[in-house]
Amino acid sequence: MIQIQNLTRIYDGRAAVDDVSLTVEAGQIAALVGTSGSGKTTLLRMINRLVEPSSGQVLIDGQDTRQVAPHLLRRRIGYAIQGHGLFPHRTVGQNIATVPRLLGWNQAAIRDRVDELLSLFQMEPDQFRDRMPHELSGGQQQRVGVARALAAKPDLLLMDEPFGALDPVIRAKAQADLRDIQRRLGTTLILVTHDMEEAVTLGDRIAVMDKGRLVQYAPPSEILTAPATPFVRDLIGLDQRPFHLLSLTPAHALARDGQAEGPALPRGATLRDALAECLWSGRDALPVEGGGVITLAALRAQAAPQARAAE
Ligand SMILES: Nc1ncnc2c1ncn2[C@@H]1O[C@H](COP(=O)(O)OP(=O)(O)OP(=O)(O)O)[C@@H](O)[C@H]1O
Repeated sequence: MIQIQNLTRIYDGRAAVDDVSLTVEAGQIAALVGTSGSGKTTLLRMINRLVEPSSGQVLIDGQDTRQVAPHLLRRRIGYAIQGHGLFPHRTVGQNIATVPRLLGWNQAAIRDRVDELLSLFQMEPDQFRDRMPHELSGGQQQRVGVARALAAKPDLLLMDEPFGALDPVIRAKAQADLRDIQRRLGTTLILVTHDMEEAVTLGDRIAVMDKGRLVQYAPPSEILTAPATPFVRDLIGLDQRPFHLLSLTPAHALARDGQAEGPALPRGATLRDALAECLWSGRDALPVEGGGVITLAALRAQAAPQARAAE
């Protein structure tokens, strides 16, 4: 569990992060969103002491981070940034092995871990292990950056726009992989993102920052349906609200008994995917893989909870 308590960072007499307190439960994902310059990166970097707080404290599983030497703290905490930050003169394998090596893992364990992570991110180990970073595509570099952050199986992973430069298809895949890995390993994850869709689909909770202050910290459904301030409402974008709400729920959760024609919606699809498929194929009901049917009427009700409550 991460407890951020009254954390403040002053630069040139101004608070970049201003008295922020929040708790992230173990195994959960917190997404930090906010406009540019609102203090997200500074807040994230205070957790692993890349930036020292001006005041306040961070507790990791009850331990004050000030009691741990910064370099030791950073070996325990995975950190992935936009633009990957790979060492250019080290191979992919050596990059991924950075922290396990510092921690004194034996060679065989390191090699196994490198190959395991490459496979996990759909990069054939024999093909990629010995390449240099410049021999990879941007998307592959980013995946190696995330693999490196995960290498020593950290309990806590900090990510600053890790998928920022990926194209939408690879990005969706990388997000799904990350979610899968995070759930499987029970990693606690704090993620900075500009992308509200990413925050909604990945975050168990979303923290909204405005001018250094935390203005709302709540589950995505609450941020969407009960924004605490006009700033939060604007950040979500009113036009996107129904789509974000739909992307929160897997399609099978709304499936009911019934008959529908045409190809089934794949397992793992969200209600948003279901709506897109209804509109695209002109159907008002879809079979769902694994059983049941989802109707356009049910999707409408789900996308407009206020309207449903008023009925
Ligand atoms: N090293 C520094 N020295 C002086 N000011 C800084 C420093 N780092 C950040 N700031 C200022 O602190 C504020 C918050 O910056 P920060 O990078 O945390 O914002 P952000 O929300 O991550 O922005 P973005 O989304 O654009 O990355 C900004 O006004 C920035 O100019």
